[in-house]
Amino acid sequence: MATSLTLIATPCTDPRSSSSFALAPRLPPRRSRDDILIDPRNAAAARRRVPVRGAVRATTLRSDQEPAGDSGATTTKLSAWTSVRQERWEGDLSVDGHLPPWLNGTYIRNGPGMWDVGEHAFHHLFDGYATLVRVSFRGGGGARATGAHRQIESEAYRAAVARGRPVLREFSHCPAPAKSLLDRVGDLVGLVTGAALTDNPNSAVLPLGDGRVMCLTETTKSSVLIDPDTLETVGRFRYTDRLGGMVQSAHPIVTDTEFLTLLPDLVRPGHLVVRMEAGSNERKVIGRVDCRGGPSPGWLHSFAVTEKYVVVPEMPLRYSSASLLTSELAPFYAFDWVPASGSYMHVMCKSTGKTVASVEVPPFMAIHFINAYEEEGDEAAVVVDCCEHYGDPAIIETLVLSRLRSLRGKDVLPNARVGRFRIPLDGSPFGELETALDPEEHGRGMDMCSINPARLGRKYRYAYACGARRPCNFPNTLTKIDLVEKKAKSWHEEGSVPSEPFFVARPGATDEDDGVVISIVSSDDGEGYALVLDATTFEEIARVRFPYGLPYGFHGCWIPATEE
Ligand SMILES: CC1=C(/C=C/C(C)=C/C=C/C(C)=C/C=C/C=C(C)/C=C/C=O)C(C)(C)CCC1
Ligand SMILES: [Fe+2]
Repeated sequence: MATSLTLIATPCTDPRSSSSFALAPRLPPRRSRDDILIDPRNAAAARRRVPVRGAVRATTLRSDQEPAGDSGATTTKLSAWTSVRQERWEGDLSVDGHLPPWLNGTYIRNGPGMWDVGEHAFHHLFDGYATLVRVSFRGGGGARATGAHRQIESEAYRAAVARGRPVLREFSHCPAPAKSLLDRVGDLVGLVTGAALTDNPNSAVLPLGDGRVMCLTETTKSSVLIDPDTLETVGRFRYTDRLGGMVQSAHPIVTDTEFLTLLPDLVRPGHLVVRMEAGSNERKVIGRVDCRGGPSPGWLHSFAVTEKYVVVPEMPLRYSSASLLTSELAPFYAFDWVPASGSYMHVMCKSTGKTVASVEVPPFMAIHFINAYEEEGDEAAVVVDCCEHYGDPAIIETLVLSRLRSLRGKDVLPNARVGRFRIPLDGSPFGELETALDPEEHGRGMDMCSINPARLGRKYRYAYACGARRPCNFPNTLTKIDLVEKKAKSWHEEGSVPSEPFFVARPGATDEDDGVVISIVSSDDGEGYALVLDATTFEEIARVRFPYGLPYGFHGCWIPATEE
């Protein structure tokens, strides 16, 4: 069987777009039922799976190792867990519904859209090579938008395509050890220096305050710059400081003026809290937080800030130094679950770098933090909200691709809630963790959150996240959480998988929920579209359709159009 992923340029003369073309990987012949030809020139045909003359030959890359699954898995055309069929595409998109006239700018979403390379099929959702999806809205409420998708050309992706297998370590994949002694020495050097780790930036996409756009994941080397119009990979973001560090938070907090992030110290367990000014490539240390538990820092995918403070979480899912040094998987891939090591929250003052609170909290498991704010008065405290998985790391195993593909319709999504920490600032040793609203409001599913960025670090009322309509094996609703009324409103469509609901404010708005929420949906019948919801009513206002189904993705961003 042909297994190479050699890239071949294939002209694609889309009559709707002069600049449209595709680079189609040369793919192995299909092994399963829905061998299809997708031609972006004919959206309807693509949706009906009708072969089109002269179309770009493209194949759904799907794992042979996929379990047989239940009826849901075998009958669906859902593209959420299926590798993107072409390396890139761009063209016009049709709009069903009425876009608000003020919606003028570009939404970009990042995520792991390619899980197969050569004969190799990745095991876990987090492994896939980064795929960007763009939807550009032209303002004026027109019935057209333009769209694109494109692979990020990381070293990990390029090497995998060239060799027909992954070469660098991904989340759940460690390359086989070398056979010769000399090559084994090379492997060891790669492990110690971090050269063996992935730079596949498949988590977040962030417009920096200076106009550059960064994509990244957990390894420091994964920070890359992309062109938001062409989605082209501009190149690696080179930090000019000497802070080094192999890993970083995948969710730096970026404003017009700065970029704040955390660098875990795996040798002397702790975190450096660092700031980089807009326009600079140099991170400067604000301060250091020592971990209270061990043997290594808690996994820190994201964190939270208030106006004055940076909140550093320390949960019992900890980086596995052994796994990193031996290139062998730990019980949770790169992490160990060490409940006896305790759970803590640390609060650092942004201006002095001093840790003003370090409290023990009930056990927690949170990948995504929602927001945080200060409460003043006699009982001064920092309140921190997160998508909390009841102190259970089971969500990591839920996101194994074979389970996502085969367990659709089964009620196997672990429960989650909006966890609200209260961290006292009076020197008390303990903090509290409570449930912010009845989790039944959002079907006991809760992850992939956004807020109105104007409320970052301030008291706020609304969060948008993916919730659950059970039975389900993955969050399948878009949910608006009202943290004051303790109520939720949801959008749901049977069999569809929506990604993170991303809030975009109406220019000039003063109400916190005055704007729209954008999410990319992979539907049960194989379609892919950007869904636009009115953020106030949470009613659907438009669908912006791609001519093919899209893979699931993680996080989005909004880049307003500049005045011409
Ligand atoms: C941290 C190390 C590594 C890399 C880790 C990576 C790539 C982690 C990626 C985490 C992601 C993408 C998390 C996404 C979460 C999404 C959720 C919870 C979705 C929920 C749905 O509703 C290695 C490179 C493996 C080794 C060094 C350490
Ligand atoms: Fe994330």
